[in-house]
Amino acid sequence: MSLTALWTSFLKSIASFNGDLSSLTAPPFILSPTSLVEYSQYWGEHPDLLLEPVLMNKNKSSAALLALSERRMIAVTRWFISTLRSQYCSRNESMGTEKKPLNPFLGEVFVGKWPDSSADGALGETTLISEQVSHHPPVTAYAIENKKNNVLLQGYNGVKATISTTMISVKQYGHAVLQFKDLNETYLITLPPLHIEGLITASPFVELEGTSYIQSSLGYLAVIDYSGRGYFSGKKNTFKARIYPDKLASGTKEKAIATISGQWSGKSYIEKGATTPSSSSSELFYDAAKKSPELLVVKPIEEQNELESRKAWQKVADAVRKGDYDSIHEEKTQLENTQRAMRKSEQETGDLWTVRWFDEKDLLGASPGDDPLVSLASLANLSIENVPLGSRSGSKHEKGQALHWRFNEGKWNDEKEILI
Ligand SMILES: CCC(=O)OC[C@H](C)CC[C@H]1O[C@H]2C[C@H]3[C@@H]4CC=C5C[C@@H](O)CC[C@]5(C)[C@H]4CC[C@]3(C)[C@H]2[C@@H]1C
Repeated sequence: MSLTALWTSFLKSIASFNGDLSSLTAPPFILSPTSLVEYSQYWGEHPDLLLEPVLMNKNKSSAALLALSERRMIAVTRWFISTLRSQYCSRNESMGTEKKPLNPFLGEVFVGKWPDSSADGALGETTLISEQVSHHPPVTAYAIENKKNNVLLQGYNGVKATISTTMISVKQYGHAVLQFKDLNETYLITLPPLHIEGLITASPFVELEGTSYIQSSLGYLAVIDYSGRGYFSGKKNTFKARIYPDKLASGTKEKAIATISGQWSGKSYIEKGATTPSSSSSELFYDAAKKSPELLVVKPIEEQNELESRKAWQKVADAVRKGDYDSIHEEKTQLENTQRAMRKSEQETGDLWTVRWFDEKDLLGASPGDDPLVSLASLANLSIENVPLGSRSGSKHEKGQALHWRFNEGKWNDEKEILI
């Protein structure tokens, strides 16, 4: 069957979509050789920006126009914006279009490190651990740690998709918590909704929409609005962010400390206060096209444990790269059957799979001191329930459940088999 015929029949299959992306049999040419469990690395590909708030604190310049704490909030916002190009454009840049990632099996892991890339050794090594903590629904949890500067980014992500005509709309569940332990500062980062455009022209790409938030334990709140082509600026991957002293102030844009706007996959600019920056007269905030991501160092496949993603999917990934559709199907089916058999025997013996490095915490009714999500979501007036985070507290999506995945440092320290 020709590629266009394949794609047309695929678009028809989308029409009867049931909400579970992994259930869609995408045509082989849209398959990625990479498992979704690897996507956690996109949070850490700019270690210098992730650690900037700590490093700036060491060489504080007294002449700083903004208070140091405000500059740290701007630095955290810059780091977050810097992750978006890798998160949402890297497949298009490396493989031509967005692709469907391999659907991780329960317990699939992915680990690696970013060696210190700084001239003066101030950064130190940053490590990533990522684990598929749930298969139905698919949920990936991750922890990115820099011991030298005592910084920990942890989070988890699940998606729910709906199809409207020829658009795949994706709501993201989960959030990230960024802790600068030496500064005693914590940031809650929520995830924007996204949709997949370009399906009709068989060149799918992600576009972000709606609003996401960064809430600092110092009170600062960044409100980030996303839009694509055809909206006010007409350019794809557009965003406008305003940083406020706190949630209350965010109701009045004149109270903004800084306004940042542009393209998260290209150039963005910053102005003090509420003025919308312009590319001609404002200070450059970040240029995503200029700063190449630092790639994660992953040990060779032959040294990997069979639960590690690239080892587990090696035969499927090779078949995808070769476009050998029969082997893709054969190898995928074999892996999926093995997993199904394991789940079945676990059900029979009652010896269910135990998640390796993360715990599921029930935060319903928890008090602010129990978990950063509780204290920071209340500062931002956001729901702590399992709703597309960014929903207001009391939103219609709430159904009385607040189960969240948290990194268990002790379990990772006791890990003997899977090493970075
Ligand atoms: C499944 C039907 C199909 O193959 O459609 C063809 C298209 C490739 C569209 C569907 C897939 O598009 C992929 C894009 C993936 C998201 C990309 C980035 C992120 C950020 C990361 O931090 C968390 C995961 C997330 C949200 C990915 C989730 C899965 C997405 C939507 C893939 C779709 C199956």
